[in-house]
Amino acid sequence: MITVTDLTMRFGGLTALDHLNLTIHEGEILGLLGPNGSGKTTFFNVLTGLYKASGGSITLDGAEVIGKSPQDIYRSGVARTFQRSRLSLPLTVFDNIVIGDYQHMQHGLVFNLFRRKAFRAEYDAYVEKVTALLNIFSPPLVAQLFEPVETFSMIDRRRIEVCRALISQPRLLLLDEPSAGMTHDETDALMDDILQVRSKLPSLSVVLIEHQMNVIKRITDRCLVLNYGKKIAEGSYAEITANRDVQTAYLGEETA
Ligand SMILES: Nc1ncnc2c1ncn2[C@@H]1O[C@H](COP(=O)(O)OP(=O)(O)OP(=O)(O)O)[C@@H](O)[C@H]1O
Repeated sequence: MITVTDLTMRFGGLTALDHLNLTIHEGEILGLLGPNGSGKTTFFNVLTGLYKASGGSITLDGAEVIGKSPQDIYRSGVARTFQRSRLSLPLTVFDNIVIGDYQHMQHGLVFNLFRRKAFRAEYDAYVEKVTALLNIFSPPLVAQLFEPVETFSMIDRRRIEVCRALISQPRLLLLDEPSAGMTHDETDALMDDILQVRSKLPSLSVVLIEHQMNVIKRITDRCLVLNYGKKIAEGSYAEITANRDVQTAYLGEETA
């Protein structure tokens, strides 16, 4: 589905992505690993149009992505979460999730002020849509649909962020370290939810940046390891953990 060729991203003298080549297949959960600063989030930022690559290409079903606006890339089916929570805390669970479907929503002033019947019908349809999504992802949140997000625990906030990404029915979901700031049990529960979504939406592709190796082992189909912006290994969890270059990147070279 996605083909990345010779992708390079430079920030002044620093090369964050260095002639990166990779593919993302439909329906797979791909783990993206690498030490701090190896270029993982930069890859998400280039793929979603936040940064314009210095060189190379990313195609989605054969069409070039580089040069498109973040809005256009989102419209073509790429949604993401961020490392740090980006919810609007005073708004409700419903509002925060619906914002993620901005592309399909009627948001003109005239529509909202004067076409009250149509507005009501759209609103009701969204309540139904958000409820259906939460029923897959996290049924207990349905009862709290109209409560402000600031009252929720970290794990529920993460769930809401993932639902905000899923509401637009993306083909590719990018998750940037979803376990950050959560306990071991919370992380396990969130991964159960992601596996549940995958079982209901088998064609959805997921790329997961994650430092916790037990998470990677449990939920990914395939892994890819970056170091200094270059791909140093690719394969199953067993293959990448046995790879000498990966071990060196994480643990450093032993000195005599
Ligand atoms: N906007 C920017 N301006 C300058 N340098 C940047 C920018 N964004 C990232 N970098 C640099 O690019 C390199 C890769 O950073 P990136 O955040 O992609 O790493 P990462 O693998 O996601 O790390 P972590 O696991 O710590 O999140 C780092 O050296 C970082 O300092």
